[in-house]
Amino acid sequence: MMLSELVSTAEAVAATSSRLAKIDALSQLLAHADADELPALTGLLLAAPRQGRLGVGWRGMSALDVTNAADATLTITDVDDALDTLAHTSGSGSTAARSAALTALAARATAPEWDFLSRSMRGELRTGALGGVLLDAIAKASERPAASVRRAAMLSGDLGVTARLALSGTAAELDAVGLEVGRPVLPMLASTAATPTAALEVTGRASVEYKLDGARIQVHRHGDEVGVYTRSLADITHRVPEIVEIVRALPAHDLILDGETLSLDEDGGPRPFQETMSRFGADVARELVLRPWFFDILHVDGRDLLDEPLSTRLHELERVVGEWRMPGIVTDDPDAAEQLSREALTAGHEGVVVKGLDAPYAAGRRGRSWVKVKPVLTYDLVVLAAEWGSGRRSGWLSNLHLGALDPTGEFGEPGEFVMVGKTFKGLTDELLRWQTEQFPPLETRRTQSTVFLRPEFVVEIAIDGVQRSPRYPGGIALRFARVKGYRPDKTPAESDTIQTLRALMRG
Ligand SMILES: Nc1ncnc2c1ncn2[C@@H]1O[C@H](COP(=O)(O)OP(=O)(O)OP(=O)(O)O)[C@@H](O)[C@H]1O
Repeated sequence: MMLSELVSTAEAVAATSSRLAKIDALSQLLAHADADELPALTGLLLAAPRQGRLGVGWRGMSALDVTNAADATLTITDVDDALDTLAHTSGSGSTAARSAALTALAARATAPEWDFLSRSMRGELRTGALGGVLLDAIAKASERPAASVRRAAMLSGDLGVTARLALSGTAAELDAVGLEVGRPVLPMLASTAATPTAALEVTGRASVEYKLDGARIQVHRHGDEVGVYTRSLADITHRVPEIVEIVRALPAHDLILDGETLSLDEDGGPRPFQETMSRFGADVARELVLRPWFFDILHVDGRDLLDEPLSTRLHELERVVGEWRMPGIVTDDPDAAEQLSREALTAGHEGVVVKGLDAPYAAGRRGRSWVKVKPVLTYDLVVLAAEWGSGRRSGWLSNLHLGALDPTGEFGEPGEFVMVGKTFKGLTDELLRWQTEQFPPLETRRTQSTVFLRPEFVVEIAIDGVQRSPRYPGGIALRFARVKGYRPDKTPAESDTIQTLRALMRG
C-alpha cells in the first residue's frame, strides 16, 4: 500500500468529528492493505511505530536540511524498512548514520507525507484517542464481532497483531488469542464516582480497596523469570529488582499479577507519586525502595483467571500474595465503605477503588465494574506553554498553560487541546529545573514572556473545581489549580477532556 493512502485517510479521520465516519474511513484503509503491512500501518496511525522508541526528537528533525519529493512513491513497507534501520542504528558514532537515514526518508516523502511521518515517529497523535475507533474499524473491516477484536487486543496488548489476525486469520484463530505469561495485557481501568456510597450503588456488593497514589505495575512470572511492566506496558524489570525479588519468593511457578507500587517514608506514609515515577526513569535512585501492593491476579500455575468473577480472583490472590495484598474489605454496607475511605485518606492515600465482586477482568473502555473515588479532584492535562518566572523563579520556565483534550472538536479541531488555566503552584525547585531543560526542544514559537510547546507533556493537576470564564475558549477556567506531578506514563491522547471538566460545572 502507498503511504499517501494512509496519510490521506489519517487527514480525513482528523477532519471529521463523527465516530462512524472515522470508523468507515479506517476500515476501508485496513481492508485495502496487505495482511503483512497491517502491524506497520497501525503503528504509524497510532503514532506508536512497531519498532518502539526511535529516539528521534523535534530538534533532530527540524535540523534536517532536505527538500521533500514532489511525487508520492513511498510504500508502507519502504517506511517500515527505514524505521527498522533507524531503530537498529544506535550507540556511539551513530548520530551521522541516523541523520543520514532520516534525511533519505524525508527526501523520498512528499511534504504532507513527511509532516505525518515526523509526527508519528515522535509519538504525537493528531487524531486524538484513536485506539478505540481503530478497534471498531478492525471489527468492521474483518466482519468479526467487536467483542472478539477487543479481547484479542487486550490479551495481545498489540493492535497491529490483532488487525492482522482479524483480517487474515480465521474467527477461531482470533478467539484463540490467549493470556500468555510474559506478554503484558492492557490494564483494566476505572470510572469515577463522587462518594464511596455512590460507587457502591453502581457496583453492588464490592471489594472496597485503598487507592494508592503510586504507579501501576503488571507482573509476570515463569519460574525464576520475572517481568514487570508499566500501565503503558513498558518493560521496567531491570529498574525494580526489589519487586522482582518479592515476586520470586511467592508460592507459585507461573503468575500474572496486577498492582500498584509506591515507596514509603520513614513513618510509613506514602512518598509523592513523582518520586515513585523517578525510579522508572533513567536515573535510578536506589535508596528509594519500592514495595508492591497487588490487587488482582489473572493467572496462576496454568489456570487463567480473568474470566472468573472478582470474588474468585481475590480468593486466589490472598492465597498467593499474602502480606503483599492491597488493603481492603468486601462489603455492601455504605457506612463500612465510607469508613474505609476515611482510613485510606488518614493514612495519606488518594481514596478508594470500589470493585464489583461478580465482574471479570476486562480492559479497554473505562467500565462500571471498577469505580474510583478521590476526594481531591485531580485531572491529567497537557502543557501548552510555560512562562518565564520572576523573582525567586527568574531564569526558570514556571507558570504552565494547561490544556484539556477536545476529542470531538467541539471547540476547535478534533484532537486539539483547549486552554483551561495556568498555574505555577506546587512546582518544586526540582520540577522547575526539569521543565526548563525539557521544554525548549518542544518549542513551536515564543514571545518575550512565554515559550509555546508541542502538546507532549501530561501533568497531573489538583483543583477545587471549575468556574465559567469568557477568557478561555472552552468557557471554563480551573479554580485553585496546583501541580501534583508529571505523568510520563500517560500520552496526551489519554489526558482528561474538556467535556469532563465542563461536566463539573453541572455537578
Ligand atoms: N486498589 C486499587 N485498584 C485498582 N487500581 C488502583 C488501586 N490503587 C491504586 N490504583 C491505581 O488507580 C488507577 C485506577 O484509576 P484509572 O483506571 O482511572 O487509571 P488512571 O487513569 O491512571 O487514574 P489515576 O490518575 O486516578 O491514577 C490504576 O491505574 C492504578 O494505577
